[in-house]
Amino acid sequence: MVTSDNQIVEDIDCVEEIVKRDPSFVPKRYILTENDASKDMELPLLSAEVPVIDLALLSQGREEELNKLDEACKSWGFFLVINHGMDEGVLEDMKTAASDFFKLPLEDKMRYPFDPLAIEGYGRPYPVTEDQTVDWSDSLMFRLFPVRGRKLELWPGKPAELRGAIEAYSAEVGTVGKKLLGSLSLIMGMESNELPELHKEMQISMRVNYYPVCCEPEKVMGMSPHSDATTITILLQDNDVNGLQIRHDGGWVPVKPVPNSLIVNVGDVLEIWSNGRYKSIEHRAITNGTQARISYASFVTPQMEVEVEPLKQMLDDSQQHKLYKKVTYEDYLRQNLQSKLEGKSYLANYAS
Ligand SMILES: O=C(O)CCC(=O)C(=O)O
Ligand SMILES: [Fe+2]
Repeated sequence: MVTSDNQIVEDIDCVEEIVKRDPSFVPKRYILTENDASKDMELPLLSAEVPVIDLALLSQGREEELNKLDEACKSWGFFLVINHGMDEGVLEDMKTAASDFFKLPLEDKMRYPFDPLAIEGYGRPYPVTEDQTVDWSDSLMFRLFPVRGRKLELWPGKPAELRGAIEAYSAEVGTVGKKLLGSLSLIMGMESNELPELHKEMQISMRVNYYPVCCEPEKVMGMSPHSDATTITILLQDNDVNGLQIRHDGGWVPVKPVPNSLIVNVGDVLEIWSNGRYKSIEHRAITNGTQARISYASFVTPQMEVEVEPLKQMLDDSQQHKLYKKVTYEDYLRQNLQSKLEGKSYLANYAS
């Protein structure tokens, strides 16, 4: 319960329940105010297209594709991945099972309440204080890799297909994650195994974000602007609903769903390792008045004890100075999760 400003509020309803109770009403604490970083909802959207990377060509080590990856990470921090090799049926099964999960009665979903220490479960995955506007979304989080780190008891048992769907999806997304780290390693001047090895053991957690329909979509934010505390994030989104927007050239660019493609973004850890060559870009998700949307974010990160700092080979002649201080990934992640979602303000704490 709340007693004064700036205390974490723990009794916030799931958005889905608010909509079920009265679809024509948005409670005040979800309505954006002048103080919100997202108040620039009315900024004109740019029509520029995010870069497209062919993972099959990239994994063959094709120089042209590696150059495209380098350019995409430098100038956009976001790219679409096609020819990713993930089984379409596996993606569809994941989408069906997850959307069935969010349709379940609250008591079924609340059997897996979000645990902020484990960073797993159903609910609000970051703290919300009394003075803060709350995002119009619910989410379900769980760990995929390493396999021995999985807590299967936190993978919902209902609908019956969900655990199998997550398991199948994890195998596919793990393969894509390894391929991308291998290619990033090459463009960062290393052998393909070196960046993966810097992770000690690659970790992947997944957050399924559910954005219910909102009767006043222009007044709320599905997910506030933030950058991800990851090496990279691999995002699958619904085929026919817009929502994701990324910061580019001072505006918000919508990343329209392209069927059978993935969206990958550079996270804060890769920005630090690359000494700022690759940019972890602010992004946000908006809602709409007609269709619910689900997105599936797989967060690829190093092991908790890994010390992250700019890599020697990224300090070239023009940029000898280390732009970021050394930090263990655990410290970075924990402190990041305790602060509210607010653009890239967290990474700036580590500027040196
Ligand atoms: O829903 C989206 O497209 C964005 C999700 C996201 O940024 C996240 O889960 O970190
Ligand atoms: Fe994100």
